[in-house]
Amino acid sequence: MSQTKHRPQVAIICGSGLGMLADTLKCQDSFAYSDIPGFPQSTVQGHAGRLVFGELKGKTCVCMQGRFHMYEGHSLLKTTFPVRVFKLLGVETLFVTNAAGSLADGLQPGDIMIIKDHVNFPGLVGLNPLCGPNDDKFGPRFPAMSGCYDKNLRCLAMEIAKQLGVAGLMQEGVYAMVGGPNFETIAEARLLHRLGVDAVGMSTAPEVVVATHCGLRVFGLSLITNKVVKSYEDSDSVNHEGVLEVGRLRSHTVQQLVTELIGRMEINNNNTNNAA
Ligand SMILES: O=P(O)(O)O[C@@H]1C[C@H](O)[C@@H](CO)O1
Ligand SMILES: Nc1nc2[nH]cnc2c(=O)[nH]1
Repeated sequence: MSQTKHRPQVAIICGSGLGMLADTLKCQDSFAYSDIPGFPQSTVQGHAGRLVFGELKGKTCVCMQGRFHMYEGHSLLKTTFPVRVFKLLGVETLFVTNAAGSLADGLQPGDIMIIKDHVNFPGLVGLNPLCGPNDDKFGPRFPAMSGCYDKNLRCLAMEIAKQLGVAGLMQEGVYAMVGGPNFETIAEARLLHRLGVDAVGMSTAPEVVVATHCGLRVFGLSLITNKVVKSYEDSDSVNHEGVLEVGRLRSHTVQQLVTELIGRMEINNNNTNNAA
């Protein structure tokens, strides 16, 4: 921390193809993950591997240009390590973004889903970053996860979307994390759809679990990059290049939304920063 004067209140994790969110920060200090002791390395195309500090609409932010995924071979503890670093830096609110495939018929590629809730499939079978001895300095052994996506921020985001004229692209929904790295089979897609999942991806849930455990307020967005194939008659198939392309196409809208939301949300400034 001796290398930046920024003391962030907000942290942003950029999903696949959404690294440009960091470009909006003013007065940037940027650090390659490879130069930060103990930080994992990004191995996925579209995840640059840089931690960027800066100002956005009067708030101090830190932005992860590139996240860590379980399928890269990182332990869940490593994939979520930055979230605890943010807590220790004094961050109060975490923004998570991701690229996801839609299962809900009303969600089209290019739409933006405000995450209302998640299904953490790896977590349901014990692949949870909170497994192992609990560190009471961060949070309780058995943290509640109901309401982990802040309702006020979700409402404010929708209000902002209306003012920006992009409300037609936006709706709330349930995100499910699967392990990846393969995309879904048709049978898996049908199962997820029946379970009430609106969009599926390969990240986010562990970060949100760790953030909620240590008392961070969370806001999440999924950029819908593709429709998940649910029919044996459908010859479409998804690929990572296509996912990144939709990220590029929608980058401006996502940037506008996040910037306005950060600008208008209230910060309590009562983060006691006493997790450790
Ligand atoms: O980091 P996110 O969740 O945005 O990345 C998604 C899931 C896979 O990593 C990748 C597939 O294209 O995009
Ligand atoms: N699991 C999964 N992750 C994605 N990330 C972007 N699109 C998809 C998808 O269709 N499925």
